[in-house]
Amino acid sequence: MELKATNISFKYPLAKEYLLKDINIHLDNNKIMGLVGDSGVGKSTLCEILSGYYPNFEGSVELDGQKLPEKEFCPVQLIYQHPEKVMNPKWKMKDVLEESWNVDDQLLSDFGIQKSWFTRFPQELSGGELQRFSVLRALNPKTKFLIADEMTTMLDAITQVQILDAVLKIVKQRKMGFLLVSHDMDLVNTICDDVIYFNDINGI
Ligand SMILES: Nc1ncnc2c1ncn2[C@@H]1O[C@H](COP(=O)(O)OP(=O)(O)OP(=O)(O)O)[C@@H](O)[C@H]1O
Repeated sequence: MELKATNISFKYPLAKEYLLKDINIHLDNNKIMGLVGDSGVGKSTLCEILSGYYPNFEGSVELDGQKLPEKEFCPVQLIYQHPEKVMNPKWKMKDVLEESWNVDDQLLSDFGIQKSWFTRFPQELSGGELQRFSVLRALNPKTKFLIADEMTTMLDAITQVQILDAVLKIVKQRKMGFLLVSHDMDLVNTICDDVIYFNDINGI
């Protein structure tokens, strides 16, 4: 499983300057990679590009030599830092989750999700409870590469470990690629085999 970004450059439509310039990264599923960098440098934007969220960027993103599909399910899934931004507030949590896939009871338990939450709307859950749904949504069986953008910031220390362990177990079982974006260097050093420093790859 190879996720390859070549000469990525990107500017937000109303911005005067490029945020990302000539970024090249090559990730595979042999190593768990970390991405670190100061706040606001463009890590989340790069993650969104790598997971097919923005079609309008310069350069290319390929998974195993194939461009990411624009209309079908994207095999590179992003766990967002702010899950509430990407959940329809009018959908109950059962529908939010099942729009992606049907999860069995064991996985719900591994991720600490209570079935009683299924009938609630996103705004009726805490940030940490919501994040568990967002993580499980991204773990659709068709996902080949997972990017976690500050996914544990809404969780307390014990829940962080529980959720990350559950994610890493699945990543290893399914031989998925995994990129962890975090400001927490202890976490990155514990989990990742190698670290990419954002300033080293951005040609700005
Ligand atoms: N939709 C948008 N339109 C315009 N500018 C944006 C948009 N989203 C983000 N930005 C700007 O792009 C820059 C990079 O944001 P981004 O969220 O990618 O950084 P980041 O490195 O992930 O930051 P953090 O570590 O704080 O999450 C910031 O200056 C931000 O204000």
